[in-house]
Amino acid sequence: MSVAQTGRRRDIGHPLISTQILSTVLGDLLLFRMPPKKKGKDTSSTKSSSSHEQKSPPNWPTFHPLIPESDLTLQELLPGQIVTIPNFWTATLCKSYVSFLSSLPLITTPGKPKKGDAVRVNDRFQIDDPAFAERLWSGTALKNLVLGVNEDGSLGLDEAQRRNLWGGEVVGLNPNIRIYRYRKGQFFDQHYDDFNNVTLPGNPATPARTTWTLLLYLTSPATGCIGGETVFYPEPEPSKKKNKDPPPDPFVVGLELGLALLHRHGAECMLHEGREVLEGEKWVIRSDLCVRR
Ligand SMILES: O=C(O)CCC(=O)C(=O)O
Ligand SMILES: [Fe+2]
Repeated sequence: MSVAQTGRRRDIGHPLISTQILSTVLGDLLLFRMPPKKKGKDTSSTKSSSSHEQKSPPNWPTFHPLIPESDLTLQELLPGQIVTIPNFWTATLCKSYVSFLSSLPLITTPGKPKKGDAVRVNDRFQIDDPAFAERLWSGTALKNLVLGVNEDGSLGLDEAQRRNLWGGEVVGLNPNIRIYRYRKGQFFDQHYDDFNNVTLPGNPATPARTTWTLLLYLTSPATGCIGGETVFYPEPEPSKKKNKDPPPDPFVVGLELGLALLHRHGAECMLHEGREVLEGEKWVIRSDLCVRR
């Protein structure tokens, strides 16, 4: 069944250079292709701007302290769909990042969405920063875990299985970095994340495509954030679609300090949402895994 037939909402391509304000404003709308049913799509990384204005990247703090790579493992929470790395960042690092990120010019979702648009209601900072994406990839355990260099923590996959899981040869992270702050009452409504074609700078540059979303949680109930879980809605198996069985239970990922969550996106993305924050603040760093195209 094609994407159009299933009524899934998709992203369109995204720019490497975008203006902070315009892209943020436009990126707030989760557009529909089908009559609205409360499900949108995440266009947050897809909007370009005709302006040439580009902010200089923040002076991101160093990634210190980190847990040694040999003590970290990939966990497959839902086969082929959700993989996590517990303690990817330490509580101390998360805390210093939240304090640093609070100084950035985050922009609150503007206004009321138009009829038919789904909603992201939070505060966001978005920047194209290939150097930061590269640090997050190579300067942490992520690269070696994903590529299977750290064998013990890497799900015991052979090369072919690894390519199959990640959707190709993983070459790095999307330079489009998004910082989200959700305060009490804020949430990210149900949507699908689509893939984007990107170019990773270098000599030569690497044409790439995003295949999995990366969410790095910097807060949790331990820091006073209640609610804000990321909830996934698995689809019923095709054979069961027509019968009257109840749909599969939602899969709830509670906030965990320093947890990195990867979930498959694009054509096989599960419907998902960021639940409303009930107390405190939820902070997330978002990027995507990229494969060679
Ligand atoms: O904040 C969350 O829990 C979900 C974020 C999300 O779905 C997205 O960035 O596309
Ligand atoms: Fe999403």
